[in-house]
Amino acid sequence: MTQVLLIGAGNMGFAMLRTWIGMEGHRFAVVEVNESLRQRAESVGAQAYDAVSDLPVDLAANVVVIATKPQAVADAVADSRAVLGQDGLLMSVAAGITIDGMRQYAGEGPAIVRCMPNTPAAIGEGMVVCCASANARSSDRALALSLLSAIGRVAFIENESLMDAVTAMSGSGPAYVFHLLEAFSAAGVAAGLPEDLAMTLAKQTVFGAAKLALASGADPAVLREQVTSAHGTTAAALSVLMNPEVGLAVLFRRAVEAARHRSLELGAE
Ligand SMILES: NC(=O)C1=CN([C@@H]2O[C@H](COP(=O)(O)OP(=O)(O)OC[C@H]3O[C@@H](n4cnc5c(N)ncnc54)[C@H](O)[C@@H]3O)[C@@H](O)[C@H]2O)C=CC1
Ligand SMILES: O=C(O)[C@@H]1CCC=N1
Repeated sequence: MTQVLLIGAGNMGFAMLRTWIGMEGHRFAVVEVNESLRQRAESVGAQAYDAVSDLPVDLAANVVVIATKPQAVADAVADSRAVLGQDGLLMSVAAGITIDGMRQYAGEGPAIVRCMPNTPAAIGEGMVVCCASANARSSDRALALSLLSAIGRVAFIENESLMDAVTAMSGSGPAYVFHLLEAFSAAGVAAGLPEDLAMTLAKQTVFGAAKLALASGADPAVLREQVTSAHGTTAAALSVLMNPEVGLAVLFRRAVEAARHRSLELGAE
């Protein structure tokens, strides 16, 4: 039985927990300072506590997953030492917080896996990118992989400095897509459609197009051309969206760079 302790069961922690909770061979305890969020964690079957010091004295964690805000990670890592053995695995999903940054508080023993998941983890459709500390054994990586593959697609990278760009893409990315849905459906409403129909068209179009892109493996540029008739409606829209000065490519580049920069700042705060 693998004992997992999740510290912080807010938006991201709970998104993972609700998918993990059904995993065979694992037991989940949660430390969460907010009472209503503790109750929410308990409602899906976890044991939830107010602080690490309140955990049962015999609880020994094989894995501690930190999902607090970046500013609270140092304290949470320090607290985790009371329940995580020297050969335990420490995982964190916090934006910006480096493996070296956590090592100061974790001590030399535990392997550390820094991860960047996203909230579609709640339905097993997340994207998680991980980077493991130098002392991580293949068994530590395998343990992290078994937990993370339950919440979505997993990639390990060796160059930790890429985690800021990863955060700016897949970590924050669901928010970009949700905003796309807001803007796309609002445009449909402005064009005369009822709100619920406009939102259904926006969601199903984004879902179907993403699924087609994943399933076909074709370059999205080719799929785009397959929609675009010469002098047709799509070409008219793309002349706006692909404007080289103010189009989507320019906006995405600025947005992703702003997020990457913020991730770097969080690591330095
Ligand atoms: N929300 C998202 O989509 C993603 C968030 N992350 C990372 O996940 C972390 C959490 O983000 P959110 O879930 O959005 O924030 P959140 O505020 O919803 O969750 C953090 C939770 O930690 C709890 N907490 C704070 N200090 C604690 C402590 N000492 N012990 C126990 N619980 C404590 C808070 O009560 C809160 O419920 C952040 O570090 C963020 O960078 C990573 C990927 C995606
Ligand atoms: O906004 C944030 O800082 C966190 C990290 C990635 C998604 N949410």
